[in-house]
Amino acid sequence: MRQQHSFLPTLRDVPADAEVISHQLMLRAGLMRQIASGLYSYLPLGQKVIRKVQEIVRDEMNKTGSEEVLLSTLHPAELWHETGRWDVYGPELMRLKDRHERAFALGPTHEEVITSLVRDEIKSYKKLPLSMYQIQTKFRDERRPRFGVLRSREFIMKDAYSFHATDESLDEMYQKMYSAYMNIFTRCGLNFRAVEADSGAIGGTDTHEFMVLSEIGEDTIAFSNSSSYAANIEKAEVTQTSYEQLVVDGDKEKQVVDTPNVRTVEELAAFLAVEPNQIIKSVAFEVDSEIVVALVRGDFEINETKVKVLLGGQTIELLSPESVVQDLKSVPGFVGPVGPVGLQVKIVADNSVKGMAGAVVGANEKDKHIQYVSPERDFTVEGYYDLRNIVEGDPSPDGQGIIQFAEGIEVGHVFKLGTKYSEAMGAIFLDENGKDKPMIMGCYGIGVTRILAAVIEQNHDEKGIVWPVSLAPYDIHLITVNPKDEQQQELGEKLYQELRNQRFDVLYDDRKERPGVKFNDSDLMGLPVRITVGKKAQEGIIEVKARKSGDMEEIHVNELEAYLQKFFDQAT
Ligand SMILES: O=C(C[C@@H]1CCCCN1)Cn1cnc2cc(Cl)c(F)cc2c1=O
Ligand SMILES: [Mg+2]
Repeated sequence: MRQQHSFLPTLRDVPADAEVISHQLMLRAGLMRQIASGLYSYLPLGQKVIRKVQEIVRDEMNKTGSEEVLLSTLHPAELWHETGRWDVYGPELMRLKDRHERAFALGPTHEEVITSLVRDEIKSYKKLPLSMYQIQTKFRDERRPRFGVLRSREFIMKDAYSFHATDESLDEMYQKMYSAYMNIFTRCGLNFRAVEADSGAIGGTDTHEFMVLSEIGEDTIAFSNSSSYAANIEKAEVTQTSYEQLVVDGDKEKQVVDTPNVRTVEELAAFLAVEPNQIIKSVAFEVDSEIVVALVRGDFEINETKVKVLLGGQTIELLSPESVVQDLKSVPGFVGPVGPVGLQVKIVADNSVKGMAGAVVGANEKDKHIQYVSPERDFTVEGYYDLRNIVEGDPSPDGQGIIQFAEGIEVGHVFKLGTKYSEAMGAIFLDENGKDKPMIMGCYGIGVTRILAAVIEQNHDEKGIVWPVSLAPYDIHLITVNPKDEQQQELGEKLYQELRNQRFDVLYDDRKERPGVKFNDSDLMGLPVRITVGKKAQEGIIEVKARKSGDMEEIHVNELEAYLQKFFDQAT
């Protein structure tokens, strides 16, 4: 492609509201432009990378035997009512009315659509297992879109769904998808880890997320320093059940104390001259529609996901301040397990609370706490469970080594769904004994546009993007330093034609721009190889530069083919 005619608007300056490097570089290198908060258009350079990612995904999906389909983006609300999800999801589900006033959703995911498709066509175990995938735009009305395409309101996802007669068949498909994902992210040149995950609102049992290691990742991964154990912190199991407790005045009678102007555990500890591990934190949640108070020792954090899983809920959120006052008869920030609260709602405690005595808890009154409180003497809990976030230094749940943290960007997620959707929607098959059974499902997602950003986060330098060869929008950047110079112009054109005849994808910078502009743009766009035609054109000498290593050398045009052969052979 001749750059003179390509829609490739590069930016010299860093856009103000782009906080992370991938967002900055995707804008500066002319891969995309924002049209509204969380909404992007992909320009030719960006679209070429998207297509390369899709081709890798298709190749690996097809190898698992999954068939590509393209499902409807507009979903009739009725389907989402069948599974009850129309009411489970809030404003994140983008809804609209058609001209007949009928309700629709813009698809954020396609369990309902694919299950309704399969239930109408498949009746016998003989037609199972079934596996289909699509690569399509998804809509999720994120409250706070951020980090460019990493958290946008419209994104391209590959989503696959499989249908099985038996659990063994699902397990087999799950392994196939898992290894296909390992191949996909490896071929994209990503440094990633598969981690045990929580199945979130989707339900189901086994599930793994594929995390690209990056300090701007929103997910925290807990991994062992001496085994392959790795899990999303939401899921990572804390195996410790008994704790050294710091007990002072353990048998003193509890007493209310004024604690004005303290907001955090640290401030409270300082005010009362106690340690955080002598304080019990009480956090009120709404799990689906049930109120629960979860307790944890002051030096740890409650893990919301573990509370949700314990109560078997689909969604969990912090109890609203209004509800803390109205329903809990307490005061936000001063919730505690002693007194009326304890009698009305279920109180569950993390194992770190067991055996505490003489502790500090919220008094359910503004600016007041209660000192010298002992669980079991002053309040009872429904039970003690693993409800806290794992911390660095904890023993790894597999018993090997200790836990360390890393931040990750989720680019893939595979789930064993079970029969949640097939039961809700009547996707039934006749098994070999002639019995009606709900199909057993799996679902498997990859964030295609998110991969672009993740790759850039891991493959850039101070000058710009450094594309892995497998995803580079072009193979070669051909530059003539001075297109007005007859010799250079001639050699540039000749090389452009020859390279394309050799089936290289070439971006030819034939613009009448100063050399500095051309070289800066070239480094910014990050194509794997740059060929520069300059002053020595009449001797047939050109300069070749490898973007990643920075290695640069002058060679004769007759050596170019061998150079490129060697370079691209090494890269694949
Ligand atoms: O999407 C999944 C599970 C898998 C992921 C891989 C591909 C198939 N689906 C989970 N999830 C996430 N956010 C959502 C947002 C909205 Cl607004 C919604 F209505 C539904 C969902 C939702 O179900
Ligand atoms: Mg996920």
